[in-house]
Amino acid sequence: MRNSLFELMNRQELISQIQQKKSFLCIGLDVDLSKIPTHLLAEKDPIFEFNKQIIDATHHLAVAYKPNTAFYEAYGIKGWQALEKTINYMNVNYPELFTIADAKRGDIGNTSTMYAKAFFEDLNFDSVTVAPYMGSDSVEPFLAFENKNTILLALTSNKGGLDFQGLKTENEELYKRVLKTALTWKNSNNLMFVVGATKAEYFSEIRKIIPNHFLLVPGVGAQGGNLQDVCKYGLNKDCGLLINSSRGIIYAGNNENFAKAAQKEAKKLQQEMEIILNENS
Ligand SMILES: O=c1ccn([C@@H]2O[C@H](COP(=O)(O)O)[C@@H](O)[C@H]2O)c(=O)[nH]1
Repeated sequence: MRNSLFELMNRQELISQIQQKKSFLCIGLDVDLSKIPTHLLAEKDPIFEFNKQIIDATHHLAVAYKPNTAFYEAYGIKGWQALEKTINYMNVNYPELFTIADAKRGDIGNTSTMYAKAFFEDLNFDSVTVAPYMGSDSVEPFLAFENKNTILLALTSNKGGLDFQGLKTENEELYKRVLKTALTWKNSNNLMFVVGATKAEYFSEIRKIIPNHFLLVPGVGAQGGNLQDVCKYGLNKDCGLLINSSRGIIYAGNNENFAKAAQKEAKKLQQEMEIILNENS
């Protein structure tokens, strides 16, 4: 199950999917064994079984899926195998979906290359999240992969995000410096950026610097971010947003009907998105 078997994801395919599904929803697959329905624990691979049922029930409502690798690494080899089965399942059965490994990597150049190979070549994700703290030579190895996206942390959703990202450097906040500097890097057209939904008041400033790039926006749902507020200043002519909700969707139910409950929550967000897209078309 490697690159050549699948149509490679690019920006245009993502935009077409948004238009067809009238959705810019990304569902976070953050599987915690203590939160999934107990009947699944009898399965050989409970994590994969949970993901499979969530994906099957919601793939028509979402354009992207984002497993956060921490939730797989925490279970050792079995967790990593479940992650591999999950990405393969999506690539084989729903190749139109945009897949995001939320791994927040980034290291010296040769190490970043190995991280990029792990997520882009071995696992065949469309994109991976990367931290900008180590600078250009830590990110460019990811950007070197054609038809793959590197999603750089810019302004994160957590409260402590502003501890550093909000610091003024030469009269502008560090997150703005990150955005501007990243645009100068080789293959910067392969970049997307993480901006938290809890920071909605920053979107208009951010769009002045990066009017065209896609933004991955976590923080709607469990963290209290508001979809309408984000869209007011974050949308661009191609939509340009992937709104993530993890716990708010995948743990909507915790019995045999969990996938239906997740579908219901995903549908609520998709319907809100459809209205927003129509209003902005
Ligand atoms: O700024 C950030 C960057 C990443 N995340 C991740 O997104 C999901 C959010 O999960 P919810 O359950 O919808 O709150 C999770 O994987 C985070 O690690 C983020 O929240 N904020």
